[in-house]
Formats: sequence, C-alpha cells, structure tokens
Amino acid sequence: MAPVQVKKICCIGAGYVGGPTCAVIALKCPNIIVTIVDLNKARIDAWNSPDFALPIYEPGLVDVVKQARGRNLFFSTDVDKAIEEADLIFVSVNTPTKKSGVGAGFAADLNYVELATRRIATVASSNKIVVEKSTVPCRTAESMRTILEANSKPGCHFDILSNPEFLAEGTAIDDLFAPDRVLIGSLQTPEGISACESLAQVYSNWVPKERILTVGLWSSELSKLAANAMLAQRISSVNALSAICEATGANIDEVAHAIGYDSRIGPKFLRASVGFGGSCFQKDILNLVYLSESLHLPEVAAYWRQVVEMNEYQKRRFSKRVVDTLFNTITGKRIAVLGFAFKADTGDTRESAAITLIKDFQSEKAIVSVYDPQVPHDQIWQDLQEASPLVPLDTIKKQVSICNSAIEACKNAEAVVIATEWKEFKEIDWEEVYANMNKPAFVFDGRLLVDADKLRKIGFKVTTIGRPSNTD
Ligand SMILES: NC(=O)c1ccc[n+]([C@@H]2O[C@H](COP(=O)([O-])OP(=O)(O)OC[C@H]3O[C@@H](n4cnc5c(N)ncnc54)[C@H](O)[C@@H]3O)[C@@H](O)[C@H]2O)c1
Ligand SMILES: O=c1ccn([C@@H]2O[C@H](COP(=O)(O)OP(=O)(O)O[C@H]3O[C@H](CO)[C@@H](O)[C@H](O)[C@H]3O)[C@@H](O)[C@H]2O)c(=O)[nH]1
Repeated sequence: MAPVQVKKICCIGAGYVGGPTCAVIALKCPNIIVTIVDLNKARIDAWNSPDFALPIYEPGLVDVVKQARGRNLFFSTDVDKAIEEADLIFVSVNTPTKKSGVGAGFAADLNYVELATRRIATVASSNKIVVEKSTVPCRTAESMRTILEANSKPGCHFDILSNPEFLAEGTAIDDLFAPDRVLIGSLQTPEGISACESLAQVYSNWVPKERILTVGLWSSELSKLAANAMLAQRISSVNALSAICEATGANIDEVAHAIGYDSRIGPKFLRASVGFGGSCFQKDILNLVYLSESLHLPEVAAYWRQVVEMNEYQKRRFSKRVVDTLFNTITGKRIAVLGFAFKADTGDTRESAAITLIKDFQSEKAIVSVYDPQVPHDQIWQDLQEASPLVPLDTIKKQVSICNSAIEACKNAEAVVIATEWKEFKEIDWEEVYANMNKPAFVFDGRLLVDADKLRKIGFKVTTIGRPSNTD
C-alpha cells in the first residue's frame, strides 16, 4: 500500500506538547497546513495573541510561532472543522492521574482521550490517520480503534498510530529540532505499516531516518511509560544516595560524577535535588504501577511504586532539615523560597517540589515569601489553594507573600530555600541578600546551584542537598 502523503494536520490539544510539537512540524514542513485546536478559548487566544504572549513559556518557542503562524500554522477553537479537513490528527490532550473511581490516584484518566476520539468519529467523513500523542497506558490504541470503528461514517477508515512525545519542558524546542529518536508504533498490517510510513515522511523533513524508530503499537505505548519510569528511577536513586552522603560525609556531586564516568551508566540525569516534579514522572510511574497491578504483577508494581515513594521522602526530608537546622522551630520565621516552577526555564508548576515545601513551612507556621521569574502569581495562589483545600485563600495570603524579585523575597528572612535551579539565583547579589537578612542567615540549596564556599565567606550558613551539614 502506498503511504498517504500528509497535506493537512490537525492537533487536538494546544498544551505543552501539542503547541510546541505541532508548531515545529509546521516550521519544518512548510507544505503541510497545521491547525492546532483546543476547547479552551483563552489558551487559543493566547496562541493567537498579536504580541506573541503565548500561553506557555518555552525558550525559542516564540521564534518558531513567529515564523510559521499565519503561513501554515493556525490555532483555532473550531475543533470539528480542523478534524474534517485533516489527513492526520494528533490527539495531544491531557491524561492526568484519576482523582476518583476505579484506580483513583494511580490510573490515567482517559476521559479526554475518549472524548477527542469520539469527536473524530462523529465528525470525520473521510479516511484519517489518528495519532496517539498523549501518554497513555498500554493498549489504549485498541480502545480508540474500537470507538472509531463503532461510530464511523460508512466508507470512512481510520488507522491508529502511537507516537509518544519525549520532549522535556524548558528544552522543548531543542528536543523537537534534534530528537534523540522519534518513535512510531503501528499495527503490523499493510494498512498500519503504510500509515506509519506517512507519519515517518512528515518527520523525515528534518529528523534523520535512522532516528525514526518504527515498532508495534503496544511496544510504542509501553516504551513511553518505561522511558519516564527509568529516568525518574535514576533521580530517585541519586536522591537516595544523597541521604547517605548527608549522613556519612560523602558528597553527592562527587559520587554522581564518579559513577557517571562509567560509560554504562553515563553522566546525565544524576543531579540530586529536592525531588523531581513535573506533570509526567509521577503520573506515568503510577500509571505503570496500576498497569502492573491490573496484570497481577504485584512485585513489579511495588518496584516502580518505590521510585515515587523515594521522591516523597526526599521532599519531606528536605523540609525537615530546614526546620532542624533553624533550631527546631520555624514558627513566625520568614523563609524565602526561590523558585516555584518544577524546573528551570519553564513556568509550569505541576507537581513542583516547591508546593510541598511551602505547604510544610505553612504547617510549621512560618512566614513564606516566594519568587519565581516565570510563574504567574495567580498560578501560585491556585497551587497553594489546591494543596491546602481546607484553608481559605485569605488565610494562606496572611502567611505567604509573592515577590517580584529574589532580593525582595529574601529581605528580613531567616533562611533562603532554593527550590528551582533558575540561573538568576546563582547570579544574584548574595552580598546584598546577606545584608538584608536576619542573622544568622541560612541558605538551603535544594538544587546544588550555588557556590557554598563563596556564600560561607560572605557569612551565610549553607546547607546543601547531598552534603553533610556544616562541613561541605
Ligand atoms: N508536558 C510535557 O512535557 C509532556 C511531554 C511528553 C508527553 N506529555 C503527555 O502529553 C499529553 C498532553 O500533555 P500537556 O502537558 O500538553 O497537557 P496540557 O494540559 O498542557 O494540554 C492539553 C490540552 O488539551 C485540551 N483538551 C482536552 N480535551 C480536549 C478535547 N476533547 N478537544 C480539544 N482540546 C482538548 C485541554 O484544554 C488542554 O489545553 C499528556 O498525555 C502528557 O502526559 C507531556
Ligand atoms: O538530574 C536530574 C534531572 C531532573 N531532575 C528533576 O526531574 C524533574 C523532571 O525533569 P525533566 O525530565 O528534565 O523535565 P520534564 O519536562 O518533566 O520531562 C520528562 O517528562 C516528559 C513528559 O513525559 C518526557 O517527555 C521527558 O522525556 C522527560 O524528561 C524536574 O523536577 C527536574 O528538576 C532532577 O532532580 N535531577
């Protein structure tokens, strides 16, 4: 079967994945019309804003959108029109962890995927290649196919592909321009292989052929969960070692450096931290845990669950270290929290470690001043409210304030807690910070960001993750 040449793409979901991914496809494939749709009008309006005030912050994204928007890249709320016109449809909607019902707290909520799939079936009157871009449990493509086939118009044929996304926030554009690999899963039927070839041709406009991996549908779906589980496992492993370092006098930086030199281990993703955050790692591991339990593999489930438990332990351990170091009480003390995003170079706060830390400080009755260079203030209030649903926002606002600079946040504080590795925190005038703080002035570096010796020379008492107190 000759592969269909894709001329029009629709992407359902204009979020952190759909937006950047399909904007890059539009940039790299000027002959393909790409329309990104979403039900959220405010989000689409932001993508279309004349001054490029896009709904997500991602280095390099504005340049991509500037070049392609209006040429062959369009953002719209008219979901049906874009579905109808497209040859290929990416489903890039959110798949959060279920909050209630069977599998609550573990299983992926596939409601958005199902609604988008049903919409495609209802609207489409010509053949479509439907691509699962969202991260989903193994065999979701089968459910999508069943829904599409049961609801399709006569003569309308659907091929389903899995094409998970591996971009990391903060480096999304670089990752999309030069991906380690593009993974496409299809049924191993002539139609499936042909559809796979159609999508591979789109990517081959800029991705070298040897980096486009084609596999079976279920392997593709599972590979996405597996990649995230193994990445998160590395962080939990290094964080577990950081606890041993703090107790023994070893230095986690030196340990990570030494083990990373082994070419079988490699140096990347071994940075001890206050805990991993982001919308993916925890969700996808819990998804894998649920899958393992559903398959009656309790030992496998327990193995992966431990990666998340270690992460929770790391966050709790860090908060406790702050309290212990500040003479076992932080009641009424001002703590400056630098960074609220889950990592640097993003404004995304989903599952950010900062949220847990601030909640812990609130329950110890500290006064908290927060600063993040990218996260909107409304988002911070929303996250803190969601973290403490029983506490009225007015009460939270009496304990927490949001500042417009790091210097302002640190004023009159007893301690500075570095929760996100923003480069600007390395470069702030620490002498000025010190001058304006109560003494003794403490710094807790949860990101291995600052030069502890330099800060100690200024007068700070510095505690660094993965190093023993007082001696690093
Ligand atoms: N964020 C990441 O870095 C990342 C990376 C790789 C994979 N993923 C996966 O990609 C998927 C999307 O993640 P995200 O971070 O972009 O989510 P997101 O919440 O930022 O975006 C999803 C968008 O889909 C829209 N939507 C939901 N249902 C819809 C429907 N029926 N019709 C039209 N629009 C609809 C929502 O309004 C939302 O704007 C998830 O499965 C996630 O696990 C995310
Ligand atoms: O050595 C490290 C590396 C990362 N982190 C933390 O781990 C979290 C996740 O970081 P990262 O993986 O860089 O960002 P994400 O955007 O969550 O990307 C992950 O999740 C995406 C969504 O599935 C995948 O597509 C990516 O491949 C995968 O890296 C963040 O809190 C980081 O601060 C560490 O603590 N130490």
